[in-house]
Amino acid sequence: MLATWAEKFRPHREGVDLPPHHEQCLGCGPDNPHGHHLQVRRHGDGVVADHTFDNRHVGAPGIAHGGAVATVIDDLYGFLLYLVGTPAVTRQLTVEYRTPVMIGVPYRLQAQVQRHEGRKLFLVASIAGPDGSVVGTSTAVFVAVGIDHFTRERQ
Ligand SMILES: CCCCCCCCCCCCCCCC(=O)SCCNC(=O)CCNC(=O)[C@H](O)C(C)(C)COP(=O)(O)OP(=O)(O)OC[C@H]1O[C@@H](n2cnc3c(N)ncnc32)[C@H](O)[C@@H]1OP(=O)(O)O
Repeated sequence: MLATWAEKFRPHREGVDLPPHHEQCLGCGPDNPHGHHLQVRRHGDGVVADHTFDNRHVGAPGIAHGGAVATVIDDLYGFLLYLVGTPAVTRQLTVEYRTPVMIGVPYRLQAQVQRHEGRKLFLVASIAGPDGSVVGTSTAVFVAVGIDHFTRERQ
């Protein structure tokens, strides 16, 4: 997995689907039956995804669970790392839910790097409905880590 992860940090062409983080990733892994199967492409300096929440991710009837929305946004940020060129992990994630995200409605999610500060990456994202109206926004702080972050033994 280490080798295939390293291969993801290369130039990616505009508009082409980016590779999933790994096959079982909750956000984008194609082999995770509970996952969101997010498909993300590079868009300029940022990333974009068209995504429809389904009944596996329902909260209140007809409305996507807020945690599911946060999961997808967090995972979307993970694709910016391919462009930045370093592994990093979420230290802080905020989501502002302006209006409900509905099940079965196609949304467009966009994310980009606002600024770098040492190991810190300040990220922003938005989610918009079919008419272009923004239903949610997000900010995140990711901290760059070495690959040992993922291999180190922890209790
Ligand atoms: C075999 C496997 C292969 C690899 C396979 C990889 C698979 C990869 C899948 C990826 C998928 C992606 C999907 C989504 C991304 C997740 O889901 S990541 C998972 C969730 N996140 C985590 O588990 C992270 C848990 N937290 C940590 O491990 C540690 O806190 C961190 C993030 C590594 C940082 O710890 P640290 O290195 O001790 O850093 P620390 O000194 O505490 O803070 C670093 C800096 O950030 C600043 N900071 C901290 N908090 C804040 C804040 N809220 N605001 C501003 N600044 C802050 C500090 O002040 C400090 O600043 P400087 O002093 O450096 O200027």
